[in-house]
This record gives sequence, structure tokens and C-alpha cells, in this order.
Amino acid sequence: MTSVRALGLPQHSPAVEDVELPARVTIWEVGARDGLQNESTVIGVDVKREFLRRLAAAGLTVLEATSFVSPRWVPQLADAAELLADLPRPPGVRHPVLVPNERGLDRAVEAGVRDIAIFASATESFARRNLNRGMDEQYAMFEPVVRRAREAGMRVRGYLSMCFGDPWEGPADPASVAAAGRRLLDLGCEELSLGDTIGVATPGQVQALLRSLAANGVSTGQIAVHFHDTYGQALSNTYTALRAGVSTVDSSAGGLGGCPFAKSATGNLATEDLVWMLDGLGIEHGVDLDALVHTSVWMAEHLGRPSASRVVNALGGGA
Ligand SMILES: CC(=O)SCCNC(=O)CCNC(=O)[C@H](O)C(C)(C)COP(=O)(O)OP(=O)(O)OC[C@H]1O[C@@H](n2cnc3c(N)ncnc32)[C@H](O)[C@@H]1OP(=O)(O)O
Ligand SMILES: CC(=O)CC(=O)O
Repeated sequence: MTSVRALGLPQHSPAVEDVELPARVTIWEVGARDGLQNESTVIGVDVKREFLRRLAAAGLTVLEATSFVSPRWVPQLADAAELLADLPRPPGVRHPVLVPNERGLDRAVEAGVRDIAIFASATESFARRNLNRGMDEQYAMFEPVVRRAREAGMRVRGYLSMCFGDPWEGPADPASVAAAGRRLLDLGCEELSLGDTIGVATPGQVQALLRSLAANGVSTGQIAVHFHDTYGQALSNTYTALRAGVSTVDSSAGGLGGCPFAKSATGNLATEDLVWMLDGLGIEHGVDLDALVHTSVWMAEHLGRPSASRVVNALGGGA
């Protein structure tokens, strides 16, 4: 396996343009949740735990671990409580989980969770498919979850899916998406993650949505971006968001990912590809790329197929 250091490439080179980029980016690693929720192979709980342990050892500090959703809807994550029961919790590492409703919150609290994410849809069609509810009803479901979690001193992120387009309704209107995002923050979410669930966005759309959010009083400090790489745009979209001042980026080790309720969704932006770009821009992130590549190669062996990440394939030779 090729090591980054063995390649002799500069780990930090100056940004090529005179733009204000963040000095540090927080990588919100979604491999264990978004990455595994769509897998047809059943991944054992011990493998999931070891995956999370290795990701933490590679320097990732925010590891979305699983979802407390209906096990009938997402059987791949039915072992959420078992996974968390014996999960090593290194100091400084967060393990947020997805929670859709009060039943999910009760289960999460019982499992010792302190950090949750609710997940709303920006379109009616996806809200119905993903949550079995319309858009207005989804807020009614989330309201008590966010209120109770905040009262208990928990951290709450709000995901918004289909921010740039969905397979049933087509391209999204930035003004309506921004209004939906504003609503999640007003519910009490401390961070808003903008999901390009099916990976159709291009940089101009990212700029337009960030502008609409700014017009709704949402600052880039409250925003995270979550790109899937269906059309190969995830890195350019991320770069566009960084240039606008966003400094939290979601990604998935090895480019795993997808959504069972949006068949056209493919893998997330690969964390290795993100790290490679951040290194090139001289932006701090705290991740050991070689350790991460080893982890993704290891996971690809468990899944029985090569990683989708360009960097994993370049440095690790796939699997
Ligand atoms: C873009 C993305 O990647 S988003 C993430 C991927 N998508 C998801 O995870 C979607 C998850 N969606 C769901 O789990 C469901 O749509 C829900 C739970 C939100 C709503 O589904 P509904 O069927 O309307 O829920 P409802 O409240 O009627 O309950 C149905 C059953 O599920 C159970 N259930 C509901 N919520 C939960 C939960 N959080 N945990 C465990 N079981 C639950 C109920 O107890 C009930 O069980 P029963 O049939 O044995 O009595
Ligand atoms: C909840 C998510 O996983 C975000 C998305 O892809 O829409």
C-alpha cells in the first residue's frame, strides 16, 4: 500500500486563489450511519464497532454512529443500542445518532446518547417516503424531540434532505429550502446540515442556497454541507461552500453511503478525497490520511467490493 509520505507530496501547499478559506474544517464522519444504512450485506455489530474505533484512531472526532429509527424501515441499523453499549468512547470524540421521533429519543437516551440529529426533508415527496409524513407533519414530529433533547442538555443537529433537487419533484427552489432550514434552526437545532441526498447539486446551486440562507438570517457558522457524489460534483460543491465560509463538512470513509428511500442516491463524498483536498489547501482537519485509507480498505474487504474513493484507490489500491 502506498503511503502519502512515501509519495513525497507536500502535505500543505498554499491555496491557489486569494480567498478567505477556513483555517480548520470539522469533518462530520457519517460512514457508520449513512454509509451502512443502505448496505445489502448485513454488517455485524462487532465490525461496526471496530470501524468506529479505527475511524477515531485515525483522528476523526465526530463519528455519526447509527440511527434510532424503526428497525422495520432500516434493518441495517437495528442493532443501534447493542452497538453503543460497548463502544469505546475516546475523550474528545462525539458519537451523534439520528433520531426521528420521541420513541427514537427514548431509545437513544436509554443508550446513553448525548448528541442527536433529526432529519427533515425539503420536499413533500421525500418526506412521505422517508418519514411517512408530509412536510408540516414532520415538524410536528421533530418539535418534542428537539425540545426534550435541548432541555436535557443534549446537542441537536438538523439535517435537511433534498436541498438541491429530488427524483420526484426535480430541482429545488433555494428560497423554499432556505425557509425549511430556518424552521429547523428555529425549532432549536444548533446546526443545519444541507443534504444533497441524490448528489445532483453543482457549485452555482450551492452558492444560491447559501445566499438564500444568509437572507434568512442563517450564518455560515450554523451550516454544514453533506454532499453525495453521484455526478462527481461533491468536492467542487464542498470547495464552493468553504469559500463561502462553511467549516463543517460531512463525508464518509471510503465514499460509502446512500439512502434506502431514494434509489438514485449513491455514496457520500469520500472522507479521504476531502482530506486530500484540505491538505492541498493547507486547511487543518486532524486526520491521519494513511490510517484512514487503511480503515477504508479494511471495510471494503468486509463489504466485498472496492472503495469508491479516488484517494483510497490511488493510495490503497482498492480492495
Ligand atoms: C437521507 C437519509 O439518509 S435519511 C436517513 C435514512 N432514512 C431513515 O432512517 C428513515 C427512517 N424512517 C422511519 O424509521 C419511519 O419512517 C418513522 C419511524 C420515522 C415513521 O414511521 P411510521 O411507520 O409512521 O411510524 P409509527 O409511529 O406509525 O410506528 C410504526 C412502528 O415502528 C415503531 N417505531 C416507530 N419509531 C420507532 C423508532 N424510532 N425506533 C424503533 N421503533 C420505532 C413503532 O413502535 C411501530 O412498531 P409496531 O408496528 O411494532 O407497533
Ligand atoms: C440525513 C442525511 O443523510 C442527509 C442527506 O443525504 O440528505
